[in-house]
Amino acid sequence: MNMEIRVKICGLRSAADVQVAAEAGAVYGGFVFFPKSPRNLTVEEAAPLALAAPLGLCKVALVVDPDNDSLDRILAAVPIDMLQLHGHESPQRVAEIRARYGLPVMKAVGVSGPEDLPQIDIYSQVADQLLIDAKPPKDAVLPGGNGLSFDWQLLARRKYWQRPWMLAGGLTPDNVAEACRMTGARQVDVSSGVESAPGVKDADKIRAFVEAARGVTGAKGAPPKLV
Ligand SMILES: O=C(O)c1ccccc1N[C@@H]1O[C@H](COP(=O)(O)O)[C@@H](O)[C@H]1O
Repeated sequence: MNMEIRVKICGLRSAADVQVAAEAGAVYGGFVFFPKSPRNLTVEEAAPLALAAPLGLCKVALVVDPDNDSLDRILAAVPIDMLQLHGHESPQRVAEIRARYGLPVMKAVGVSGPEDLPQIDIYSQVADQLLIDAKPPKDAVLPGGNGLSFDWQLLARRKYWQRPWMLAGGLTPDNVAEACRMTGARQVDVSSGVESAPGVKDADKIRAFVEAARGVTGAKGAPPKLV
């Protein structure tokens, strides 16, 4: 039996990217608001893309340790459905952002070894969803979007968390099915694995990724409820 795997394509930078992701069957589309990223968008660039996005695509704003002013600016102009916090936001800050903006919040947790797993439980108390990503190298410019994966066996023993979660980090059309089988992930997020160069999405890779995720077989039951 095929599993329903929900896909998020992150780092959409053009109307064509948004269209291709939605038509391929992605459920989430991510817009990056982080100037150091090759996928960064200004508020002015993101607004028309989000406004033109097909109904049904959950529009996610990826932010890194944002202050309220920057969130105010993004959310005043861009119709966003979910916030992805990808920095060092504390559990208290996650709860504060969630309460202040009334939007579902997905908190990224970086994993490189078993010592990182308790963070997932901690953030489960305050976030609507978790994004389990590879921990970036110490000298990395980006806290994510580096195309690096982590040892999926770390999740193989513990496939269930209190909140819906997405697997991220170094996923590609070639490895996404194996990653889902090994970890039990029902949602996946990809950025560099569907690009031809940093920040340049590749339509064929997007389609191949969604197709590969669709081919995952094995698990029973419905995927997590959309928040
Ligand atoms: O994509 C970015 O540029 C980015 C910048 C800052 C924080 C996170 C970022 N991307 C997220 O990182 C993971 C993994 O990406 P990849 O597939 O390994 O390239 C994913 O969740 C992106 O949303």
